[in-house]
Amino acid sequence: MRSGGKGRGSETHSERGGKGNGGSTHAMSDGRNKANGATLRSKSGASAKNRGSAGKHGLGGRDHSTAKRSDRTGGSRVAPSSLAGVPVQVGQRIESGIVGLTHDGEGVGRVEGYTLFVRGALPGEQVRAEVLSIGKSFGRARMTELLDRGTGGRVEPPCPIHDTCGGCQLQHLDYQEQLKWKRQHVVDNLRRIGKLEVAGEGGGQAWRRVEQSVDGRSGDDAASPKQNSSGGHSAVIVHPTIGMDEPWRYRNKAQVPIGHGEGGLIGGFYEMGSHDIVEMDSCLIQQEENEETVRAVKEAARMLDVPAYNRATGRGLLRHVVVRHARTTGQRMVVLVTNGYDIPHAQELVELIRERVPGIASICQNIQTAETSVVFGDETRTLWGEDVIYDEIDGIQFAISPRSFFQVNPEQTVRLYGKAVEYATLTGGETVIDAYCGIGTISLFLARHADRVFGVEIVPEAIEDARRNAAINGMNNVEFEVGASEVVMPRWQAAGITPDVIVVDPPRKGCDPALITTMLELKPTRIVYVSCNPSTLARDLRLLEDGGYRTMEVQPVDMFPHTGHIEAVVSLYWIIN
Ligand SMILES: C[S@@+](CC[C@H](N)C(=O)[O-])C[C@H]1O[C@@H](n2cnc3c(N)ncnc32)[C@H](O)[C@@H]1O
Repeated sequence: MRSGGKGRGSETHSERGGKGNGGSTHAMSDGRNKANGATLRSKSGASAKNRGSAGKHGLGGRDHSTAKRSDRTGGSRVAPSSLAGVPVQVGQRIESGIVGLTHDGEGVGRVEGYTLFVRGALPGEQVRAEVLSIGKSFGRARMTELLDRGTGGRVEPPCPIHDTCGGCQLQHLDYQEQLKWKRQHVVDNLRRIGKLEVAGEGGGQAWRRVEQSVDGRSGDDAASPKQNSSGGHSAVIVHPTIGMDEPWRYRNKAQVPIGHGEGGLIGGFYEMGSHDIVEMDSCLIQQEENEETVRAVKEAARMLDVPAYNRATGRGLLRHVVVRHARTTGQRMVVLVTNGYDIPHAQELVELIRERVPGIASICQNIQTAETSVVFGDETRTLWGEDVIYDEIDGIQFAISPRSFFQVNPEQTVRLYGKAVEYATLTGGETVIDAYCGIGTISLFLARHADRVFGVEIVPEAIEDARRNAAINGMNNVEFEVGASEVVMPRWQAAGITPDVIVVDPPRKGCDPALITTMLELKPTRIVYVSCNPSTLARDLRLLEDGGYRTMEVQPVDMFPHTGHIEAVVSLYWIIN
């Protein structure tokens, strides 16, 4: 069953895939290139269907995909089928070795020096592919046959809908290889965009990058990096990616698009390259509790004939079902995103959900009437229960509102935040700023080891949660302010706040240039940069390096196994040259 969508435009959600906010996600498989060569296309590959390139999870939902389909497969633009100076034509079958992998999971092939991004192909493989689109500097193709698997890495994707969904761009790559690729992707960006020298894996010690700390100390003080005995800048250390032992069923949040199918209301995921909704009840990267909740909500909505939203007409009511599960408390939240205020049989709907969803603690409604692919509107109301659910990370309790950012992989979040605290090297007396603080998660981790922490975040509800979180954890050395970091931090600067450490955890677009300027003026001894986008990270590191900081260590953490998303924590020190 599927629900037709209007157009095939881009989808923008308000969070990052994990760390929502922006970003693009494209599928790499055309659904036929089965691992281990099992069901690869015949040599002609003639019957293969071009599905476009962007698929989206519902249950497994990346929270921040911005598909650029028209760039990928022609989309609404009329794409040329041949171009002067380009050695391939649209529709042509080519053979190519695959020399790399993009963050969208496309293999990078070369034909007579021309770059082709090949869906379904992996590095080291020799493939036959059909050219889908061409541009002056690169084109796109779809693997039709695996000619030589090379050194391997290809595995059978365990998910039965991997081919149509496209939400997991890397499921056909062995997990250990995914971790290596993620580290390499960070390294490549640091070199190419950040113009940074990167040490080989495991090579060197981070403090060798630093010539002298800001206060001139060079002893054994952990908070003060040591003198570089060689007197010059040495390479940045990029550690191996911290992965999961069991990289499945990790997501604590599902965001499911709702539409019409032949039999009525359906909900699942957007088919790869479209806004057609495909009914789906199971996703291997989603916590089972969320699957159960979504199933129950869909059943209840069907029983009461709640009208599903129709993207093509802009009519209908239920647009998305967003659910969260707090593993440490067992609490669950349901958010019904609706195209209007009135829900028919609202009371019965609430009762049915309460009956069918164990641990339900909060049922909310978010109103989104705009013709947009942004999931949430500005207004949220609580239909039943609390307006938040509670979860715990490393002994700290957090209240989470429907629209607040909260990391989706709880097991890895402890590792990510632990690394951020480690890189902050706090001794108890420091003043710390946590920019882009969300509901104060990192702020509270830092506050356990610092004198004072100031957090700033643009979403007002998140700051309400952050204040509540400080209170319920009895932490009174933290202050939060609503606003754009780039606006609030200069105000703090003017008020005489002089941070020893600044932590930034921006959305995918990276730090605002004004914020970088303020950081360079404030000159904290250390900066910790938490990033969900290696390219904007590398751009910002270059600016910080040019302003007098040295990038010491980079720790990639796999927050989103089987997807192309990469998270990294970076430590920087101020130096005097
Ligand atoms: C990647 S999340 C990090 C949140 C938090 N550090 C955490 O780990 O839960 C980025 C946060 O930045 C917020 N944000 C986006 N633009 C902002 C800005 N200009 N100033 C302050 N916060 C912003 C988003 O609302 C989001 O909560």
